Amino acid sequence: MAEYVRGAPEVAVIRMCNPPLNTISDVMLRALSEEVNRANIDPTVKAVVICGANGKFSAGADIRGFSVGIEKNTLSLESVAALIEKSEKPFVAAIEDIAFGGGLELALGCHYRIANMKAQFGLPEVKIGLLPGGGGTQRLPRLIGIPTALDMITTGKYVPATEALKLGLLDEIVEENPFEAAIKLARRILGQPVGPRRLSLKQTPKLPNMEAFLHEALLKVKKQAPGCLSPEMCFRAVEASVYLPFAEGIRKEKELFLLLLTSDQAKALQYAFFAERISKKWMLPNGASWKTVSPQPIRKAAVIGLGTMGQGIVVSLVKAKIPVVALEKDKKHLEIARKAIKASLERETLRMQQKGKTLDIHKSKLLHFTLDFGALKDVDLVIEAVFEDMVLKKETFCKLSEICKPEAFLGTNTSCLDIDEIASITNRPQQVIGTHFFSPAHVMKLIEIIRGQHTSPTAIATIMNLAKMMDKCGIVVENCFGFVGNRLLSSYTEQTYFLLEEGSTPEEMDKILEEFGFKLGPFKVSDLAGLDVGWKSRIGQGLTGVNLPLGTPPRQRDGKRYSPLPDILCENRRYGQKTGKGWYLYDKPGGKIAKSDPWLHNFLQNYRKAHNMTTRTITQEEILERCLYSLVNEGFQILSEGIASCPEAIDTIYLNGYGWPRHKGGPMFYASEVGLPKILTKLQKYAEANPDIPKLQPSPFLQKLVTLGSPPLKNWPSLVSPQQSKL
Ligand SMILES: CCC[C@H](O)CC(=O)SCCNC(=O)CCNC(=O)[C@H](O)C(C)(C)COP(=O)([O-])OP(=O)([O-])OC[C@H]1O[C@@H](n2cnc3c(N)ncnc32)[C@H](O)[C@@H]1OP(=O)([O-])[O-]
Repeated sequence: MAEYVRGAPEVAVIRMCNPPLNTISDVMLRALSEEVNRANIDPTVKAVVICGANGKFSAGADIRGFSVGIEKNTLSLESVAALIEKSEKPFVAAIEDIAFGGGLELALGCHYRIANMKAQFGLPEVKIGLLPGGGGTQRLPRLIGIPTALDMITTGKYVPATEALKLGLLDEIVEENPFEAAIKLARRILGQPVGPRRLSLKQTPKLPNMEAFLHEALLKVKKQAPGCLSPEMCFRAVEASVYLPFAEGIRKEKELFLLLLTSDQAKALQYAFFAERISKKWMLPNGASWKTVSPQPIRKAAVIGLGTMGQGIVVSLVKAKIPVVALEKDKKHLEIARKAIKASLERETLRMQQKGKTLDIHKSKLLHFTLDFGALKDVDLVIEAVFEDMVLKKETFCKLSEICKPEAFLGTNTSCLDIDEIASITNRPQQVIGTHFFSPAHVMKLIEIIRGQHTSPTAIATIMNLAKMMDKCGIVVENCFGFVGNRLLSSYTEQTYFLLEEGSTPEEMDKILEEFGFKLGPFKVSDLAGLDVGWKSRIGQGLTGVNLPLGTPPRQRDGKRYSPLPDILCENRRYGQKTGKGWYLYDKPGGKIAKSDPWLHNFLQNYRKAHNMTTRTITQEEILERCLYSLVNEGFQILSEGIASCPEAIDTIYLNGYGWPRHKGGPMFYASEVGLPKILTKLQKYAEANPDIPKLQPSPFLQKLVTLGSPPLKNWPSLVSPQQSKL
């Protein structure tokens, strides 16, 4: 775990070794403490370098260890950082690539820090529901001052080496491996007193307006993730570094750390961390998997259809430094897109520069705008983002089949249509794959990667690799209407319309679901996204509009309950923010501030009267349960059909594409925490009261799990009947 070697005469080297990222377990801590003591008592050693094996310093404490709790009398990370700091011999941290969490805290215990150019630094504990519990909340502010330390600790953001040097977090940076430079530095400082380098002896630098600054900062932190505990606890711990002496600050840090450690939110956030990693590991029934299949290189890509989604996809590809051919159908749309993409790339360039990265869009030859399909003949991948219409998609793929080289992959950004039907028109169905991005595509992390029945494992590996290159989260799912995310979403929104009919209001439901943790309630989301998107899709499905058979009851489709409310709003050109009115009223088309609209309330009253519906008072409990349990119920159905391979995949999709509050883990994790028997009983109750809403009928898979005694979530995939599973 920690090797002890001689780096040079008089310099000992302690190398952390726990592949792949040198995470710090109890065993590692014990080994480190032993080696630090060994160096301290060895009279031939005059200085010590601490570094990490495998080209990394450390990713911090082993997160898996937190689920078993911290036992009394085990060595703490803070005590090892303190042991290093108290040493009379200078300790130099040689930081390669990453120093995160406890890794950085150990480095802060050292008297000097040196790193390679591409190293990154951060205290990301806040993201897993914790705070830096190894002295980081007390040492970092003393070293770099309150504003930056507070920002880093409450957001968990990483800073690159160049910035860390400017902040004073580092003493030196070098181009490559910092090990040799650390040995040189250690030899240079032999015999110098280490007292002035001990951060625990420093004061946190004062600000002239500290109280006002902290007051403002707290307001900002509270806004950052409403309902989430860890940012505020991080704030409280850093604040202690201003007002309390070091030892008391450390006690405060520990007290707050232990409070968070046992919280449900920390459990949920740590689950989300591992869920994202588990769900990337795809595997097909024939045994092909992320381990066995190699991706093909994408040297050049194309995007067809440069509406909002297409533009975002182009920007994502350029950011990943992949040359792109951007194709539109006419000059006017091409020019609009060219301007929008250019502006977006300029904003991205600025943002990346702030992060110490480069994206030189001016010098690069990464982008080629065209109206000519012929320009696609040598690309390795096309992503189609034309209008959501099967006829148009098929026409496009037919053309692509003729023009693109045989080995090119063809991706479709459809959000619900049948991948197999699209693939059937091509001469290479094995190369056709769903690449469902989320709007705005250059910001949102998620890509649902949809496998058609003929999609090859190589196509999957290639798009998964592309997702990684674009710093996105690719999740492989099976082909069905709406795939995973939109199936869950439609169960949820359907309930919101029914509840509206029964007596609730957009304001009430948005408030309840925002209090649950969604950034925006369902009606505000719908206004933002545009009501017309779903409307066009329902027209396409024959649920409304001219294709609806005459005599269809207004509130029923195929014998099931249906709410025409959003259709009626669209018929009144209430598309949401873009038209200045939707579920809410805005001061102008494109306005952002939602106001309650008397017209809508009046309309709802008349609608209920016209359909002989008695308005009733609906409890908050019923609103939450019907919206969330119907969504979760669809998740169980999706699992049983094998559309998603595991509950972690569903949760990752909903966390990264649909704004589910991260501190609640994801819908399936939430279900397991609420308890499956409770969810089943409530669904049964609501289904009985609403026999015409099939989505409230408990999924047979949920019933099976309850009968089996509600096994833990990680066991659910093994309980899906094999003949049903597709993945
Ligand atoms: C007393 C308190 C002390 C302290 O204040 C608390 C902490 O330090 S809290 C910690 C603060 N630190 C953090 O929060 C940093 C968390 N880590 C990260 O953010 C990313 O892993 C990192 C950016 C470092 C690398 O990204 P990448 O290159 O895309 O690689 P990757 O992400 O795929 O990881 C590879 C494998 O390593 C696994 N694993 C990774 N880290 C940990 C861990 N700490 N633990 C356990 N496991 C960890 C990961 O699951 C994966 O396993 P598998 O079985 O192969 O799937």
